[in-house]
Amino acid sequence: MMPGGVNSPVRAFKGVGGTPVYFARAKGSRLTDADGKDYIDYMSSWGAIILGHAHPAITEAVTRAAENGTSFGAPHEGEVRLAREVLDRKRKIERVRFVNSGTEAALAVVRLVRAATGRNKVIKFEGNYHGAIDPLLAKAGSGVATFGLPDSAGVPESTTANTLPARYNDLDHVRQIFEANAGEVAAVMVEPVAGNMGLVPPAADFLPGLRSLCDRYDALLVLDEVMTGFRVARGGASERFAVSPDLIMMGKVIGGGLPVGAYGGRRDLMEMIAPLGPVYQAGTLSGNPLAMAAGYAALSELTDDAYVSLEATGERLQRGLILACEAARVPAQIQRVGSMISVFFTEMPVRDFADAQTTDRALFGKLFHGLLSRGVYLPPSALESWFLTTAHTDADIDLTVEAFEEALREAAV
Ligand SMILES: Cc1ncc(COP(=O)(O)O)c(C=O)c1O
Ligand SMILES: NCC(=O)CCC(=O)O
Repeated sequence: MMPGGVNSPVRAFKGVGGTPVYFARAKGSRLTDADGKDYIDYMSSWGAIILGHAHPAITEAVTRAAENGTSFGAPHEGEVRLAREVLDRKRKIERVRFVNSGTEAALAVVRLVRAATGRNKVIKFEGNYHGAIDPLLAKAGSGVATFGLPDSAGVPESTTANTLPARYNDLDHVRQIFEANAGEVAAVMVEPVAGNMGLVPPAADFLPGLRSLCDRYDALLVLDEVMTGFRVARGGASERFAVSPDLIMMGKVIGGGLPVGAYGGRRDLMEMIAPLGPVYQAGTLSGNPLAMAAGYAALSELTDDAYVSLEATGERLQRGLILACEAARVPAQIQRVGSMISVFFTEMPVRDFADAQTTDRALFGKLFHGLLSRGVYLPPSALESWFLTTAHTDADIDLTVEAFEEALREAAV
């Protein structure tokens, strides 16, 4: 009844073979499938879940909100509460608007940077994914990469003509693109930690370098923090890597597992949005009271201690996986930033999309199924990140590493 049996392509097992598992419920670090089998979850709803599934604070907040009405289509206090929390955590953001997904945030931000600069071109990075919107599907990561689609059908050339794909972690390439398109580039949009081609951390000079290039060429810097926001640090990647963007996109964690996205940034830019300014962006369910309550409850639980604990869990998993690959004599790169991690089967560190595509994805597919049968659920693609939550215990990690050792030994023969 549904194309591929799924409502989002990455859920299908096309990148690893087989057919997708249907789930019945989730609690803490565990998913339970429709047949009652449990899995330790490392997909974590593609990063939206950070406190573990069905966290009591979120369940209670959503239940209470629902009793007061599921949608007003008008302003309410829940929006203000979440906005204040976002502005408090992200000092560079002066104004924020809530939408329903990261995709919607990207749609609005592209329109806004074009309106603000009077220029149409946007530099993006190969293997970065910013949602399923026409101009940004060119050379995109996530499902577009997993399924080997060069871009997407149905996107007019006139639309992608304004998209300039650059190599991730390659400032010289970005500089060349700016030079070749002098006075025409509205913005650089980047995943500050790339999470949609597997996990690729930014090189030390990459994000500060992008800031300087944007300043030099009078373009805006947009950080897509849909994955990293409130995950890699209390204030997200802009805090962790000390970079000041003009605009930020958010999603996933900010909705506590309900459909939320957001964009925000400099006041002068955000005040170009209707009703204050001429840039139109709207949504019937934007700022939905259940979603706002879930997001606020999630952020309230994300104390400094929570980030310390996420880092420690990430380190434990990374160490275990490195040792397991060494023991099995399988060349691998276990790349991690905080609670985002992924495994690439290759000899060399993965710095960009081309590197990510040369890794042994067939081996990943076998490993995926070995782990699935042992009760560990990974994102079903070598080109996706795994996400930890505060609900993952040391015992979960140790069980996972043990299952990984077995699955790898089996897969590598
Ligand atoms: C970095 C990034 N930006 C944007 C998006 C789009 O968000 P959504 O799926 O909520 O539309 C995603 C994930 O889907 C993402 O990982
Ligand atoms: N890395 C992939 C995503 O974050 C998106 C999930 C989806 O498209 O369903």
